[in-house]
Amino acid sequence: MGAEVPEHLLGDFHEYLLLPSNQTSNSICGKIYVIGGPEDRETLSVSVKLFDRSTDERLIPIVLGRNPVACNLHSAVPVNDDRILVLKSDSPSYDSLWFLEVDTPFVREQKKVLGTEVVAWSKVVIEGDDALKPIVISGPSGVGKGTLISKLMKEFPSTFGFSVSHTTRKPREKEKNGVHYHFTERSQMEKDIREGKFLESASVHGNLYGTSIEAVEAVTDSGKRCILDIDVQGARSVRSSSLDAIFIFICPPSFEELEKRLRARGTESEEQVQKRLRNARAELEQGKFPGLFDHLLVNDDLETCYTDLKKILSLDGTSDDTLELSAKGIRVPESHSVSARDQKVIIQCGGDEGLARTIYEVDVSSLVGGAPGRTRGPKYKCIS
Ligand SMILES: Nc1ncnc2c1ncn2[C@@H]1O[C@H](COP(=O)(O)OP(=O)(O)OP(=O)(O)O)[C@@H](O)[C@H]1O
Ligand SMILES: Nc1nc2c(ncn2[C@@H]2O[C@H](COP(=O)(O)O)[C@@H](O)[C@H]2O)c(=O)[nH]1
Repeated sequence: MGAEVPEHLLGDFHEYLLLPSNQTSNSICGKIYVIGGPEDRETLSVSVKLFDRSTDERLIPIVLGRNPVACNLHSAVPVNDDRILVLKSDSPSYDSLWFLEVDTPFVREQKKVLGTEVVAWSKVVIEGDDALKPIVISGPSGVGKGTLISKLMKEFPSTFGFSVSHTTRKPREKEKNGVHYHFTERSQMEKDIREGKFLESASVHGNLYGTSIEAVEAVTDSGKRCILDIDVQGARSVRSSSLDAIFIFICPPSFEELEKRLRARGTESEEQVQKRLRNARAELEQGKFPGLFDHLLVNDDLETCYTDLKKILSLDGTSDDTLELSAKGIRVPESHSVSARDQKVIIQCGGDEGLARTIYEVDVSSLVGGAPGRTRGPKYKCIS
């Protein structure tokens, strides 16, 4: 834990030896990754430096993903030759395990694009089943996605959280900035997209819409299950991203009924209604694309469709306060040690001076997702 960086490897990094407790050095394929340092106090996030043994170069890599909040003490262990598992001591269990990806496909791709050394953070989510998977709801404009989501959020307020998208569309009368959307200027949104802040973005009915990584993280950090209301292009992008979600497509009972609903809502100009209806035809075709959506629901009678939605989400017969969706995890005390072998990480917690000792075995053989989002898939068991 807090292993000191060998002095001969540090050179200019020597000063960090003064604070070994929040710093570790980790060697993967001839490169040493120095995680943490005194500057963490200023930036409030965990820093990364790199020493390349083959060239004797010391580098500050570009760090992608959302950085973990700085902590006083961490330990780290290389895993699978492409990432480092970082254990933050005395952090909440949902925030204690992170991966610093150093040679995953995402990082390799980013190295090519950016032409420099890149590493990327990804928070580890340990969970037993699909209970915390985000839900992507898609379908043509006016089909009732928003209505169904509102019903779900009203009945299960502490279970679900809405991913607030960004859009360049102007707000409707009752829409609030930061609640329904983050209303933004096109130039700003284009810049944010270029800077990799979005999980997905698309031009929809003439405006830009997008899901920021931050929007999804904010919901997940609050311990809730994230719901995304996005168009089919967005669903396709999320499907090929690192976010492991459940995809649901909502169909209208007929095209005529869709038109009726869109007009009755009275929020769009005639020109917009026409544009949305034109796009709806294409979206209804794309909704049937094999492998894109996990479930298809027809929103004819609202209550029937809502009941079907709850069945898909295994919510029928439950209430908000009987649902236990909080992420599982390991609370790592200051006194601990960690080692890794054959895709198994052993974490020994406590055991000092007569204190109780708990040993966890974390299986990292099947990881899902990863930077710039979260890594799911690790499973743990208590072995002592
Ligand atoms: N099953 C239903 N039967 C009749 N009207 C419905 C039904 N479901 C929703 N509506 C109504 O249809 C209109 C469109 O619904 P809603 O705004 O939820 O659609 P949406 O899919 O979220 O649209 P957009 O993608 O444009 O945001 C609303 O006025 C809503 O009250
Ligand atoms: N790809 C994305 N599509 C989004 C996002 N947020 C909303 N949407 C979709 O846009 C249309 C129109 O929405 P409206 O609020 O203007 O009626 C609708 O199909 C939404 O699902 C997003 O972040 N990404």
